[in-house]
Amino acid sequence: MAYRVLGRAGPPQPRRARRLLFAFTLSLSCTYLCYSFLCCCDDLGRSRLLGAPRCLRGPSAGGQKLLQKSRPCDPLGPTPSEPGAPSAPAAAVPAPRLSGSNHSGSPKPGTKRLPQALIVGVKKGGTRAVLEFIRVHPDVRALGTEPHFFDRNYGRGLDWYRSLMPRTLESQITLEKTPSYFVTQEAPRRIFNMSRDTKLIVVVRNPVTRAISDYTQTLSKKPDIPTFEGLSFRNRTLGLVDVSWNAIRIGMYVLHLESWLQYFPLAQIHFVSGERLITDPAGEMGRVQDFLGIKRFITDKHFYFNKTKGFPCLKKTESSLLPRCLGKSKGRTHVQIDPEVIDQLREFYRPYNIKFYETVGQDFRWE
Ligand SMILES: Nc1ncnc2c1ncn2[C@@H]1O[C@H](COP(=O)(O)OS(=O)(=O)O)[C@@H](OP(=O)(O)O)[C@H]1O
Repeated sequence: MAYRVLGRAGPPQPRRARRLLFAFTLSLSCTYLCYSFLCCCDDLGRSRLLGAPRCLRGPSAGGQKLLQKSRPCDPLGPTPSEPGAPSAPAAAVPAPRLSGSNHSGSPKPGTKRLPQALIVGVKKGGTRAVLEFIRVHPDVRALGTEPHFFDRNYGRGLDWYRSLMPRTLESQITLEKTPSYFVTQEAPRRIFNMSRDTKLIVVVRNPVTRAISDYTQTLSKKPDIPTFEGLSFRNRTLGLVDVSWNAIRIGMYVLHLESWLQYFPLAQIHFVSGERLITDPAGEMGRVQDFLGIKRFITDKHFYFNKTKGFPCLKKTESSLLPRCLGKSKGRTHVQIDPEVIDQLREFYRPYNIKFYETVGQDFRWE
């Protein structure tokens, strides 16, 4: 009976049955071999991806757009574009990103939290440099873009704000930077209401240079604006400075600081010198790390001086083993300003600066 199932016609044929069985076993083995091979390739691909120094972070990392454009993944490893730029260690494998895309499709580790620390200012002080440097630290995760929550987007609510944040583990600090907070009247109260423990970082720079930097940026977008001199003074002969012009007003640091001190003790505000950030980035970042209460991970070893750019750059970033400088809009050549105008503005800022040094207990030597 059983033979009838195998062969419709004729007598039982054991040889044919054996052949069929052999073919069936062979095809099963082939299928298994192919499957194993494909899985193996996939695993190799994945481990190469984790170790690939040339893979860039996805477009969601908004801050990266401010960094120089980099090439896509290159299996050959990094080749520094700048003479004197450091080579990335060939054997090093960066840790998988905790908040980045997950290739396996499993849930992303970490939680979106409200920031425990903020870089609140000042515009053109060097805030991007501090953000990009500090995010190299494994205990810090930063939002790359400026969310402008405490000034423009406050109406969207804290849940919206939280949703923008990168995922962090409990041991990690969530950080964002929006330089306009420093001069926003409501920002200190709003931040205090979010958390009175928020740590605040302010990057300050000589207010005259800051104003010229600010003007240079505006000019690059709107070439038809009046001259720097024209905007700076209400009456230049009388030495009347126009304090209603934002580029001037932002540099009156002590006035803005007073609003913050109504809500936060001085010990909760850390001031970074924009000047020292360029001459000694590791020293300034050492103090930032102390202030944040995290180990001094970022040191001299993380920086090199890029002669072409004229600024310190990172040997490697949070997401890449390639050396990286900040983008073209950072460290621009400033417009030429009449030295007399500069002197007048220096005089104008002097009393504000001195009061600022006294208040914060630090001399930034802008005079
Ligand atoms: N390492 C490094 N590379 C490039 N630029 C550096 C660096 N460190 C500090 N700076 C200074 O940062 C200035 C820009 O400040 P911000 O990032 O705060 O600008 S912004 O408010 O976010 O537009 C920018 O101002 P400008 O020189 O006027 O362009 C730089 O002087």
